[in-house]
Amino acid sequence: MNNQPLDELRAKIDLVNKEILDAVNKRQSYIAEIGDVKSKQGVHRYDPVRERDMLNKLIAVNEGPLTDQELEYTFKEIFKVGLEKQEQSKKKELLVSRKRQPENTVVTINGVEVGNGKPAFVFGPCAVESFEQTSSVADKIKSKGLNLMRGGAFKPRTSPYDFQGLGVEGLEILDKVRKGSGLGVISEIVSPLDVEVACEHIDVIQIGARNMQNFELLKAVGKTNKPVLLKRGLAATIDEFIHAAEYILAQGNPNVILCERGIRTYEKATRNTLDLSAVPILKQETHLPVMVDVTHSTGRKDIMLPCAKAALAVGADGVMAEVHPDPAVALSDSAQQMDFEEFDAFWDELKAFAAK
Ligand SMILES: O=C(O)C(=O)C[C@]1(C(=O)O)C=C[C@@H](O)C=C1
Repeated sequence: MNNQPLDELRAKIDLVNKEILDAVNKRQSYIAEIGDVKSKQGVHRYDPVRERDMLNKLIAVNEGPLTDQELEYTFKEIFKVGLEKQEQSKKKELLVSRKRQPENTVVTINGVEVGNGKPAFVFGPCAVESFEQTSSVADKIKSKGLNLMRGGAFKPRTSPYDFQGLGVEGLEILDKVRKGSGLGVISEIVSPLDVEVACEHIDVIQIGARNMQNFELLKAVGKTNKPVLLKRGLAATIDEFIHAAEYILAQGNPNVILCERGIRTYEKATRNTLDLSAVPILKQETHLPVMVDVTHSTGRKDIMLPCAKAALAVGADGVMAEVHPDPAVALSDSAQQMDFEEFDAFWDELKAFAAK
């Protein structure tokens, strides 16, 4: 139905819309340039003083009918979009960003490629307690045709009176076990001072959840070309996790595997809350492989298998879990480590699921 008065006004609106669009796009091009300048100068992108100055200038020349409050609301939205686009371009700059490197990073450990689309599996004891204990787990893992093993030599514990790990002696045991078994070994260090000895004795340096933002440790392992398994902090946002990995790549080491190990929430049914949604987000945002630790996340052997399957289903590049010859006498985390019989059942099911 023809409605000439309305049509004529709408035609005018269409012209003004185009003028606004051209003006905002032109403004956005300047915002992008400012973002680059700020990035080079290392200054914060958000500048409330500048925003208030702009609003005051606009209010001074506002002839209505917009009220000053409506003006402020409208332009604050424009500023917000500009800031978000600056942040997006900043993320694009990150070395870990998939926008910067579309293809997957593949970290090769002892012949095992992590991140090539085929899941990798890392099992082993929470702590290296003795050569006999560690080599018995190595034999078990090897019997499954697997090539990687974890084992804690330095154990960050809540209480200083709890078993702290064998330290360098633990690394030396892992070295001896890897030489005897041919497995690749992964172990955590907690100090930059131990980077050199770690590089000598193990195949992958693990940065534990409590050290995800130990920036000096991140920089130290970044200066090596040793593969690093970086665990998400107990209460780390995904953005903080990504930037922690960036610290390592920024020093020159591209061989980083991210590990989702659960986050601290109000939920008490599990040791931590396994944030499976982090896996596809990290795979989208970064080109790094992402593994899931179903032991430290759940803290429950009765749900580790479905969580491991779920991890693979959401695209994880691998699963980590703890295995001990006799968990009842383990020096740490005895309740959550699988014994060999439990491990047999777990692996048989998970292997079959992964093969589908
Ligand atoms: O002028 C700046 O410093 C900018 O980053 C641009 C701009 C903007 O004009 O939209 C964007 C975000 C800031 O909070 C302040 C201003």
